[in-house]
Amino acid sequence: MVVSLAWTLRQHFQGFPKPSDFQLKKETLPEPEDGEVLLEAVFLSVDPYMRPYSRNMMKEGDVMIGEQVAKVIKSRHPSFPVGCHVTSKCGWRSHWVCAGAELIPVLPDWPQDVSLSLALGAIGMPGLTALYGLEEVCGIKEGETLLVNAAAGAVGSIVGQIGKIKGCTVVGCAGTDAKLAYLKELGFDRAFNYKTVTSLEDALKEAAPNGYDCYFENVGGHFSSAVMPQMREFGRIAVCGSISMYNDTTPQTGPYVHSHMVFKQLKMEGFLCGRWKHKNQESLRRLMSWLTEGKLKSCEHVTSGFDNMPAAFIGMLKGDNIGKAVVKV
Ligand SMILES: NC(=O)C1=CN([C@@H]2O[C@H](COP(=O)(O)OP(=O)(O)OC[C@H]3O[C@@H](n4cnc5c(N)ncnc54)[C@H](OP(=O)(O)O)[C@@H]3O)[C@@H](O)[C@H]2O)C=CC1
Ligand SMILES: CCCCCCCCC/C=C/C=O
Repeated sequence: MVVSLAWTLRQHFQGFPKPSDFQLKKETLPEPEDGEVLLEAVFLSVDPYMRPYSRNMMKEGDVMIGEQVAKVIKSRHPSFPVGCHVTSKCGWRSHWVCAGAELIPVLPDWPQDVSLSLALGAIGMPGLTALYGLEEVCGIKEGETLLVNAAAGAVGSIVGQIGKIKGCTVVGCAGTDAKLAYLKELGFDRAFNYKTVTSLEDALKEAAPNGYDCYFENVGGHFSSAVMPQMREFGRIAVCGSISMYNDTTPQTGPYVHSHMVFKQLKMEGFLCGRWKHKNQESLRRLMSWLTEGKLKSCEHVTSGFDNMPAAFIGMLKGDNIGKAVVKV
């Protein structure tokens, strides 16, 4: 029998999450039955969606939701032998017993020199989100000008690089000068620190005087309001997230976007990456090819120790991470 550690939501977040909102518990797991495996977490993901989803999907006392890369350490499933690696949505747990049907194997032929943690980042959900937002929602085309915010993060850093692969001019915004230096390394054409510019409107204008064809929206709120007047006619906006609003206790209000939407004939569409899951295998292979060809770079902010899951999550929401925030057990 294995005793698993699990981080639970002690109480629903009020405003910005704090360490006392979480509680570490022990669970005794049963032996795997036919068709089941015992998993041991290797890398766990901390993501912004956990903040809004905790309110809708969880009740107090539940184990925190989330995805991990895990190693099979006992198996009664022929497709998942001991030693293989899988991704599992079993939450913030050190171990778990589950049916093989609930697991996704990591891509076959995963290169030895590529960390398996990327299955939670560039070659996982955030990479797919970037790809689908640009291809399926924006319908991005060569020569266009693309804007992305939270640009040095897990999704944004891949968005900008795919924009460059597709022959676009890419503008990124981020919240520290170290992040701006990273965006330059990745090949972004222009980048600015939205926290230190004197006027967001002027900074957006200076970065792309002729405006933006595509806007990959990760932040929402005031930032979004400032971008709308600077969209070009027939511009497309992929609404991926709105992290600046996730911790609000009082809802933010306008300015409202309608006149820009009408007179510039804009298309604005929210999306969840799971909509195109039928394309995931082909898309993950494409992302992996770009990575191994050196066209796509990945950076991770790795926190060590399962004990530090809450700190890693809070740090990611604060903006401590460059690239994908993960925890290594
Ligand atoms: N629709 C979908 O299917 C998916 C949506 N998402 C969304 O994509 C977005 C990015 O996620 P992800 O790449 O994983 O996260 P990141 O790795 O980008 O981490 C979050 C970043 O958000 C920025 N941030 C935090 N608070 C604010 C704020 N108040 N204003 C502006 N920026 C802020 C910080 O960067 P900085 O220093 O630049 O402020 C921080 O580093 C999120 O909105 C998320 O919810 C993610 C995955 C799937
Ligand atoms: C328990 C793991 C659930 C994984 C869900 C991933 C959903 C990503 C959609 C994100 C939306 C906003 O951030």
